[in-house]
Amino acid sequence: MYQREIVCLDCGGATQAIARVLVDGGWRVRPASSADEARRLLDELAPRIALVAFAAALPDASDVRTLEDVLETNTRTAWVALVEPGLLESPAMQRLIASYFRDYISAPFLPETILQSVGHAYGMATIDGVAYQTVAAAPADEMLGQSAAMENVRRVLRKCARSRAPVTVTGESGTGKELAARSIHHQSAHATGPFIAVNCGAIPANLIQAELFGHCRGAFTGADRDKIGRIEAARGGTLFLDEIGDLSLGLQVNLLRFLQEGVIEKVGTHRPISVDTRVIAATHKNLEKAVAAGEFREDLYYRLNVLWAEMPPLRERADDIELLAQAYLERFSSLRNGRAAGFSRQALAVIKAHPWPGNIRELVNRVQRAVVMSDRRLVTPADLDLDRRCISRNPQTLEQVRAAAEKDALRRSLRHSGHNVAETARDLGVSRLTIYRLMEKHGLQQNASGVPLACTNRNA
Ligand SMILES: Nc1ncnc2c1ncn2[C@@H]1O[C@H](COP(=O)(O)OP(=O)(O)OP(=O)(O)O)[C@@H](O)[C@H]1O
Repeated sequence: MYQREIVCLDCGGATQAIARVLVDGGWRVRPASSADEARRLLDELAPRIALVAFAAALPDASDVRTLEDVLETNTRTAWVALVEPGLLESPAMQRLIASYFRDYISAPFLPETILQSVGHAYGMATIDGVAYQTVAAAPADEMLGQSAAMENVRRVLRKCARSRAPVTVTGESGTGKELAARSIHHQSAHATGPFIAVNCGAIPANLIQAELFGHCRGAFTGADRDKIGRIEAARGGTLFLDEIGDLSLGLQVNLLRFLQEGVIEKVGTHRPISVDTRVIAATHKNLEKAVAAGEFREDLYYRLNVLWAEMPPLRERADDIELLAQAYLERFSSLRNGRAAGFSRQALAVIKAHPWPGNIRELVNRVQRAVVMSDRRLVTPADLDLDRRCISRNPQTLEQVRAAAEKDALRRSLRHSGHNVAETARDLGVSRLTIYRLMEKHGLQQNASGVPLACTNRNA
């Protein structure tokens, strides 16, 4: 029997009791004990609906930030919150619910209330899904932007499209790497072939080999028939390997063989199959660093990096921000028969001032939310949930402007040098100690993989 699937994130609430109610109501429950686990499940299952059960107190600020990150990057999922009555009075909780949740349930948690609320949110998400897909899968010619940086990207992509060599697309999350890959595919001689996208970081390690290369019947428990892998499915077209830096070393060997010889072997057989598939890889990681750390094979790195394109962050394409916001407002508004006909003057000001750490994906999500939330003709900063963040920065003092410029210069130089502190210090003409001090001052501490954390910090 087909079962509706729901991800249940335990934030200290009554998850187990709720899960029992849902299972009895015919739902397939996928529990997650942390926001990171929820993120993995959401990537893997893309469920229409997810539930967060909160404890009586709001989680720590850092947990809330991680949760917000998950909520913000999964707007196609309808979120329902389960909230203890006391917590509902907290302004932070109210803001969280208003920003991201389609519905909330408060005590007493009656089974019929839970099933009704979750069922309704699921139904609405199904209806929305049809509209959303039309927008999300923007055709290649809808790669918007007239800035010099975007014109340069278009030139590079056109050149890449003329060749069959592998391409690596780099750039921060949400900058349009997949759209760039689609653009190369659509302009190539193989545009009529399939375009198959695989997120290497989202598929569990034990499944990815069979997913990419296919398997034959009996290869492992549960393999009750032969299965074509994604590389073969993209025959005559393009395979887009997103988050290539997450591929295990073992699989890197198999991929290298495919790139060198054009042959694959399905799991459970040693019979080579020739496949003509063009590979475009993408990553937001610094692959050179991964090679130096022994996490990524050098030979594969060079094989993939024959051609490359870098997607600029949105904050470096200031000329495009308003154009993108207007285009998505029009699109979402016409799809939903929304009231919103444009942005208010203040909304445009905060749109231009916001640093867009989540790049175009964040902009798309905020505009989509604004179209839903707005009950006026003109979208306000509050509809975009940018009122507290940016209006408070206006008007800016000279000190604030200096600090913003300093942070921007530091971030650019770090990115340019592959996050090498010594090189950044040389670039900016200061000591390494100063760089460390400035990184701390601006919240640009590096994590284990060397990526400045502020890139993913919504409040940066
Ligand atoms: N130039 C553009 N014009 C219009 N929409 C864009 C443009 N670039 C990106 N988008 C939109 O922004 C969203 C994110 O784009 P995309 O998925 O290609 O980014 P990404 O860099 O691959 O993200 P991630 O690293 O998280 O996988 C999509 O909805 C996409 O349609």
